[in-house]
Amino acid sequence: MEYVIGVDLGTSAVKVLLVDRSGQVRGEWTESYPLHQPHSGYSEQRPDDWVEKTIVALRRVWETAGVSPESIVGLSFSGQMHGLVLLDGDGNVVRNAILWNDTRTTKECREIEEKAGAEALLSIAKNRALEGFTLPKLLWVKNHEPHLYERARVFLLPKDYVRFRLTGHIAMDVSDAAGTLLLDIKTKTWSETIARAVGVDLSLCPPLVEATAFVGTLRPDVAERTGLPSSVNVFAGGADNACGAVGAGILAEGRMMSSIGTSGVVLAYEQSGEKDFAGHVHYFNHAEPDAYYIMGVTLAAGYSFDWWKRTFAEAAPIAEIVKRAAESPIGANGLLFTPYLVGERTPYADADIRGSFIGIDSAQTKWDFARAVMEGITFSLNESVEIIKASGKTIDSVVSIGGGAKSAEWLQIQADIFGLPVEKLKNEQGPGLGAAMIAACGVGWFDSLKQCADAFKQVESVVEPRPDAVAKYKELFSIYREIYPHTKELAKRLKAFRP
Ligand SMILES: Nc1ncnc2c1ncn2[C@@H]1O[C@H](COP(=O)(O)OP(=O)(O)O)[C@@H](O)[C@H]1O
Ligand SMILES: O=C(CO)[C@@H](O)[C@H](O)COP(=O)(O)O
Repeated sequence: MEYVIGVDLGTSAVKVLLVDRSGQVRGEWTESYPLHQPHSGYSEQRPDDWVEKTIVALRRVWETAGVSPESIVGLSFSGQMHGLVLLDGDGNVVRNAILWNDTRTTKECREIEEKAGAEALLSIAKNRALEGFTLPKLLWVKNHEPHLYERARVFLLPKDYVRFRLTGHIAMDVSDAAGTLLLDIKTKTWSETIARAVGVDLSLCPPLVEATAFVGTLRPDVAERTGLPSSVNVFAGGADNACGAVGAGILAEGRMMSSIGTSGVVLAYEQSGEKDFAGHVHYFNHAEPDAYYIMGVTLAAGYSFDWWKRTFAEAAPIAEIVKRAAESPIGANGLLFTPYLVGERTPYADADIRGSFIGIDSAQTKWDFARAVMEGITFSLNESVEIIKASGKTIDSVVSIGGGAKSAEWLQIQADIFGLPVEKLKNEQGPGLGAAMIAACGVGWFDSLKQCADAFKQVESVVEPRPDAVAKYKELFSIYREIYPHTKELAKRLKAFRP
């Protein structure tokens, strides 16, 4: 029996999956690492933590599954997007990585728009300048830490850095490069026009490869530490949302996915790179060559849920919180929550907005608050569902992935708020499975990602929307939508009081 490995470098943890030829997950191992948030709006991680934890997980996954490491033939990656890793000429990290959910770069976004022009950004990079993207982070380092910027010789994204440390090869895949704001997404080349306009030297950009490309084999020291043969074929891998989409079979028009991980994402397949969504949604290259996707992002989805648990119900297991929250009625006895704990991206690109509970009543319990948090996160995702529907796509159902898909109650809330059937996958493993599928195609088990998805994807159940719940949520959603305009200015004035 042969196996491939999918490494998903998430924000909370690295998850490593061991997958056989039939798509069954035969082993999994997770290692978590900390997030550093020294100020409000800042979010960093140590790239070395990712590497060390990935190496541990790569060993533990085959040891605990009881398989021979010699039977592992391929490996690929999925990674949290946009994070800036700067390396000096010797390949050493120059500073901590600045992550996708770090929003310190509002000024740099305006600088990019001014210098490159909002229209040029939309026609070349197909996206607006948003705080989370990589180019604003690069400019932030240039503006605030010029001595570190001077030392930098190349920038990488999180999983590209881990791949570099595992194989010794520097490369960035196109699906992740699309999230830098420096890629011409139609020609799949670095944009000289944008780089020149904002004053970034193109020599900082690494060589580009497709997500499916073979990049090399394991370095001997890594092979020794992981116990894997150094002959394991390593394939580039892709952005976590692109890989999540591959794992969920979002490889044809009309397919949509919702993901509740640390972030929340609603994503739809797009065949063409020629459309203009006017920056209302992110528009990126897919992990499948010559395909695209559009998506909306809620910055704090599972992150809001974790914050609530940590702050108000630390000792309670997640399953208990979800069960008690489900006992609260639709609308949580008159309580609404907006999940803007670290600012927001879609539909409000606003780094200063913060969350709120509206309608607090003395009769409510903490479980009403838990329900309001789950509903508020889902309302936020629904803003993206609405934008994608309004773009003219016909969507019949949604595949749900990520931690949020693990609970039946949250799947029902999604079906009722989206007003669409929600598919739960058997063996739901999120983007790690997509990464393993890239490796499975790379080693020749399948001719295409689509063929692999047809073989691997198994729908466990479909949760149908309930008409009475859909009607109630429609009414609640219209109230939810009014919270942002009413709290926008208040949140700005409170900024001075934040840590
Ligand atoms: N059983 C569960 N029910 C609902 N939500 C869950 C459950 N388990 C985990 N989560 C949520 O999922 C999130 C983690 O999802 P995951 O896809 O693993 O994240 P990431 O890839 O960002 O590290 C957590 O923030 C948590 O809030
Ligand atoms: O910024 C984005 C997408 O644009 C995020 O979706 C990151 O890619 C992190 O994802 P998770 O850790 O939540 O999976």
